[in-house]
Amino acid sequence: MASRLAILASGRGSNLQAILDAIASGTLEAEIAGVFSDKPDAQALLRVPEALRWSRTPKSCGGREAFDTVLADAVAASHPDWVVCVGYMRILGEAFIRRFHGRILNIHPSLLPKYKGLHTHQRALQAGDTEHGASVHFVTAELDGGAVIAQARIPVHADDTVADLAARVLACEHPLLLQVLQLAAADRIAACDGNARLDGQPLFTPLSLQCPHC
Ligand SMILES: Nc1nc2c(c(=O)[nH]1)N[C@@H](CN(C=O)c1ccc(C(=O)N[C@@H](CCC(=O)O)C(=O)O)cc1)CN2
Ligand SMILES: NCC(=O)N[C@@H]1O[C@H](COP(=O)([O-])[O-])[C@@H](O)[C@H]1O
Repeated sequence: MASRLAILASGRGSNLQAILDAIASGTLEAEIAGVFSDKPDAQALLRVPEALRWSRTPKSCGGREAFDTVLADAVAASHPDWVVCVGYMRILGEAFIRRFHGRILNIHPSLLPKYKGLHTHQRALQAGDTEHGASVHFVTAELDGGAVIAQARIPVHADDTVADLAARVLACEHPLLLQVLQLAAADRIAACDGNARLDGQPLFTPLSLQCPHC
C-alpha cells in the first residue's frame, strides 16, 4: 500500500519534483495526498493536478492560529501517512504539531543543530565554515529542533557565494530527502522520546548519507 504524503511547500518545489519523479520511476512507493501552501502563487502547487492543490493565506484565515487550524483540517482530510515540509516557510503551531505528532518531516538547509531558522547559507559563509549541508528531521514545536534523521555534507569552497552554496546544497537535498522518505514509506523510522529511531533502534547520530553529486 503506497504511503500517502501531504506536502507543505511555500516556493519553487524542486524537492517536491524530486518526490514526484521518484514516485513515477517506482523508486519511492508513495502517493501525494495533497500539496498545501501558504502562498497561492507557489510554483510547487503547479507541479501537481489541481485536485491535489490547497492554498490559503494566513491573512485570509484571520491570522496565524486560525490559518494553522484550517491547514490542519485540510491536511487531515487528505489522510496522510506523513506530512513533509519542503521549503515550507511558516512556523507550525503547537496544535498542528500535536495533531500530526511524530509524522511531520522537514528538510532543512544546514547541518543541524547548526543554523536553525533562516539564511543558513549566508550564516555558514560568514562563519567561515569549511563544511555545510542539509538535514532531514522530525518537526516539533521547537523550530528546527526536532530529532535529526539523516544529513548530507558538502565542502564549502573559498570562492562560494550564497547562491553557489545554496545550489550545491539543494542538489544534495533531493537524494537525501528521497532516501529518508523511502525509510518512512517502509515505516522504518519513527520519533520516540525525542529521538529518531530506525528499525526500532535509537539514532544517537544522524544517518550520514553520501551525496551522489559530491
Ligand atoms: N514548529 C515548527 N514549524 C516548522 C519547522 C519546525 O521545525 N518546527 N520547520 C520549518 C521549516 N523552516 C526551516 O527549515 C523554517 C520555516 C520558517 C521559518 C520562519 O522564520 N518563518 C517566519 C516567516 C518567514 C517568512 O514569511 O519569510 C514565520 O513563520 O514567522 C524558519 C524556519 C517549517 N515549520
Ligand atoms: N527553513 C526551510 C528552508 O529554508 N527550506 C529550504 O527551502 C528550499 C526549498 O527548495 P524547493 O522549493 O526547491 O524544494 C530547500 O533548500 C529547503 O532546504
